[in-house]
Amino acid sequence: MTATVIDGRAVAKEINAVTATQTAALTSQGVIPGLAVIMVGDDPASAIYVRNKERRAGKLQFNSVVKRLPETATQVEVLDLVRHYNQDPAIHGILVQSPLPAHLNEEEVVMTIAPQKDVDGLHPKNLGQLFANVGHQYPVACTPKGIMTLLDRYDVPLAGKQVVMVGRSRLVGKPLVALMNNADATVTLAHRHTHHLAELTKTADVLVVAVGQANLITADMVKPGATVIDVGMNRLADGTLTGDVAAEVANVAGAITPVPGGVGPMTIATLMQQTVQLAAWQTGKQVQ
Ligand SMILES: Nc1nc2c(c(=O)[nH]1)N[C@@H](CN(C=O)c1ccc(C(=O)N[C@@H](CCC(=O)O)C(=O)O)cc1)CN2
Repeated sequence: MTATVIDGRAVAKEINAVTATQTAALTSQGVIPGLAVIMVGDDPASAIYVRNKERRAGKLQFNSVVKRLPETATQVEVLDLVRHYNQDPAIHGILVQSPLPAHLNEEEVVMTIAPQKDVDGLHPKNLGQLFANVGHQYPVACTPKGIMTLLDRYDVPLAGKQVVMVGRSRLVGKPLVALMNNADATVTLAHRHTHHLAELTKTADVLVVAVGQANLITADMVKPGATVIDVGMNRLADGTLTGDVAAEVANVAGAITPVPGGVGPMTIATLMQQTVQLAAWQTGKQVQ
């Protein structure tokens, strides 16, 4: 392997240490960061992610609330719970774990979260502000924001560079396009209808892949020396976790995120970081 391994666990640890200091500073001013996580159903992967969020929030001594609703929960029950936390002054960030069961309307749920408490940055108002690149403060989706932190920590230049984003989800692809554009990169968004994907990915100085298909990106699809960010989270039949990028890509790339241990840990660290920011913004307090 020749590529530099981008160590998401190490960077997440640094972020968490800063978040702990900021939490202590806020708490000493009478504000305990409050995070409400709503999970509906019993998707096993979501259960792990939610438990990890609960643990991290507990370690940081947040006011952490996790509400687990049964698979049979109705749209009205979920919306009522979101509205309840919208009104609760002790809660600064609200997150509804995705995916929701198929009978629920995720769009409406996200739209019901008060934009200023939308710690996931998924509300159209926050996504719109991100695309408009307005000057004031608003939450940004945690995984793409975490990716930008990783690229910054590893001194990966973006201005004037070609970035190819494969996958156009609201959680990753769409906000990442806006973040990269705001960082002066030239961004192309590829998705399942894109023709000649390999020709496109080979032009990328920075290639980000968030599709959910193991080994989608092979070595011949990557420009030598490129930075490759693998957001894929695929559980194989033998239980191993693998990304969307084949292992052989590490022989071609200049830098690459591993799975596990790359982007994943940044999602939760960024969530905690952003909860503290929301608590400070909502209460008019300063964190350094
Ligand atoms: N409302 C949201 N739902 C979902 C989000 C999100 O940001 N907001 N993201 C993903 C899941 N996710 C957090 O919710 C998440 C995924 C992966 C990890 C992580 O740390 N992965 C580890 C491996 C963990 C394992 O062994 O399974 C790693 O990559 O090292 C954290 C959070 C979808 N839903």
